Amino acid sequence: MALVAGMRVGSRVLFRPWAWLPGAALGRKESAARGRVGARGFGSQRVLVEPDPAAGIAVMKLKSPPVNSLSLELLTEFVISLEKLENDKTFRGIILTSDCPGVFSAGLDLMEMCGKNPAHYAEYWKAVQELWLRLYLSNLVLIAAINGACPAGGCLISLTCDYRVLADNPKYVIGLNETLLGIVAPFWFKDTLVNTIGHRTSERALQLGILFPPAEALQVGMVDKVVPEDQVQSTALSVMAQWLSIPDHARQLTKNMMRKATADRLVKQRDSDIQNFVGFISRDSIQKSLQVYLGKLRQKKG
Ligand SMILES: CCCCCCC/C=C/C(=O)SCCNC(=O)CCNC(=O)[C@H](O)C(C)(C)COP(=O)(O)OP(=O)(O)OC[C@H]1O[C@@H](n2cnc3c(N)ncnc32)[C@H](O)[C@@H]1OP(=O)(O)O
Repeated sequence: MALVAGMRVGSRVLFRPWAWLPGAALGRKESAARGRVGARGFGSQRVLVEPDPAAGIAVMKLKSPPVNSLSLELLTEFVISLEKLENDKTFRGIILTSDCPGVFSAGLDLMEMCGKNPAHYAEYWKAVQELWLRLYLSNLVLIAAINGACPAGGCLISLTCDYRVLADNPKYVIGLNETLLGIVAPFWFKDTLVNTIGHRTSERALQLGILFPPAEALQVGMVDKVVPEDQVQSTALSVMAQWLSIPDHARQLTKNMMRKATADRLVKQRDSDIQNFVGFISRDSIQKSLQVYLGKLRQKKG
């Protein structure tokens, strides 16, 4: 799938993964009107959206079994659903969760980063950047209801949210474990973590690739609340009510003030970040590390 069409938003040029969809040529107003979400659920194969227009919120469930690894398809569908909700004034908040039992998201899809050509790596990385930028700068209140393991790219997604509720299950670890795979989290992954848990804790967590179990995740500030598994959703809803009690314009401007500089660092160097990724991931030594890691994941079963 070619992801090349661009759209300027402020100083950002965003790619439009949906540009190939029917209706993409419509004006923004017309397409927003046609695409109004309403009370019925919508979504795509891999992203379920359960809207509650009366409450002004939607629950977005990642549904890409077995582990919600962030394939190009999942990234694309995620951005499209997000865009749809952002464009519909009915919605002020999203609860982001998983439809895959025991896993929030296994992070970036290793199959997208193994044995492919440089053009594919570039397209993939651009889609990863795009999702991060859209989530990180979203005007909506985003609450992560983390109902499963949350490593690497899965953790990154949760860190873009305004609040994280984690189910209390020792298997539901969370963290940026890239070093364990022999790869390096890029600067904007690192910045997102530093902005959440501080420099020293991030330095240790990133170098050691720590996957924190719930109590420790709470202690270092990686998540904001740990609750019994059957209370994750209800807790996310009550946290959402609190966040929505704040006037949108004041909250949005404050969020932007806190996050814009971090996002701008990537916006200013998107192309070089892509080139850096392509060069790194194409190295034989990195491909070998990823293959070894994939082999271990598969062996774990047998
Ligand atoms: C300059 C730039 C440098 C590059 C920066 C790159 C940044 C990278 C960020 C990332 O996100 S890399 C991905 C890191 N992810 C992980 O380390 C998680 C790996 N997965 C797991 O630990 C476990 O799968 C789980 C999430 C804890 C779930 O465990 P569970 O026992 O429920 O399932 P499994 O049997 O392990 O897995 C089922 C099935 O899924 C495959 N799989 C798992 N994770 C991934 C993945 N990230 N990508 C692709 N495929 C994945 C796993 O191999 C199994 O496959 P089969 O054996 O059934 O074929």
